[in-house]
Amino acid sequence: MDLKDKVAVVTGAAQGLGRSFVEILMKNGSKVALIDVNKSLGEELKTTLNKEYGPNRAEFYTADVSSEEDFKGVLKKIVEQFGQIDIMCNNAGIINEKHWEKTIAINLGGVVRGTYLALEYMKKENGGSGGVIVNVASMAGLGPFPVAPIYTATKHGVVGFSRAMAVVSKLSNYGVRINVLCPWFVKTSLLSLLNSEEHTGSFSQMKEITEMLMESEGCLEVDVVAKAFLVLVKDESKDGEALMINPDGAAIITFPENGKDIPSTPVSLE
Ligand SMILES: NC(=O)c1ccc[n+]([C@@H]2O[C@H](COP(=O)([O-])OP(=O)(O)OC[C@H]3O[C@@H](n4cnc5c(N)ncnc54)[C@H](O)[C@@H]3O)[C@@H](O)[C@H]2O)c1
Ligand SMILES: CCCCC/C=C\C=C\[C@H](O)C/C=C\C/C=C\CCCC(=O)O
Repeated sequence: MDLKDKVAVVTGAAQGLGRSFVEILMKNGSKVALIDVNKSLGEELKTTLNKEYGPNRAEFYTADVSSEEDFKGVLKKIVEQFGQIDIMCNNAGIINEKHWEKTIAINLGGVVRGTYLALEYMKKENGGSGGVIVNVASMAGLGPFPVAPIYTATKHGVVGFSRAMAVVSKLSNYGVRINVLCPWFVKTSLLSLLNSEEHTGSFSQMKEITEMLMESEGCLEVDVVAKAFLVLVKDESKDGEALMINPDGAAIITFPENGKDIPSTPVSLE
């Protein structure tokens, strides 16, 4: 996929991984609509980007992805301003095990909402030009992350939802590829929450396990994860894929198909 003048939308765009996705998209020629709840950081980033890539290449919109009204409203404004959506990245996410309903509303609810709303503009049956949606999960979407069971549940949800929607999109000829990205620990502000009981809630005693994992395996830099993100956006053979990125490199996950070949151990019912 040639990204020149394509219109991309990134949620949670003001910092961390979202910012790195915005930057790699713009370096490759896209115009980008940034969505975030952090208005001051978002506006500042937009100004920096327009200085670097030319006027009106980036625009910032304040919205909370867990609010239908906010999210619907900004996507409408984005399409009015940029004409269409070619690339949607549902990246916004938090870790908060204490206020776990909020974590579900943002991490899973925001991805579901962002996918459904973007498809309305992107799918060919509605006059859209197709394109690609990349949802951001985590390796915690593939296995347990003991300090954060609710976070783990939301990320498993994002993986399952994205895979199912990719099948829907193919069978319905939406012309939209849907992929999911599963990064290992990345050096962003999220990592500092490990020392916050307000965020780890009942599971702060699991902190040492997380520290050991990070020390033994290491943490990724944002720009490495951005390169993996770009593969899912640009490579048109990536359609319904889950891409894992960890310190050993990037790899497409192979899932068992149709309930067959699931690694399993028979159990006697006698
Ligand atoms: N950092 C990691 O180790 C890591 C690893 C795997 C996956 N992830 C995932 O990557 C995504 C980005 O994480 P990050 O590490 O860059 O975090 P971050 O905290 O650095 O950035 C997250 C951004 O999302 C915004 N945001 C939060 N709630 C929002 C909401 N309701 N609506 C709109 N914007 C909102 C924040 O203001 C912030 O700018 C998350 O989904 C996270 O789960 C992170
Ligand atoms: C509450 C404090 C959390 C501190 C860490 C911050 C952010 C990390 C988020 C990542 O999404 C976690 C990424 C990878 C580790 C998760 C699970 C490991 C097990 C995976 C497996 O079994 O394959």
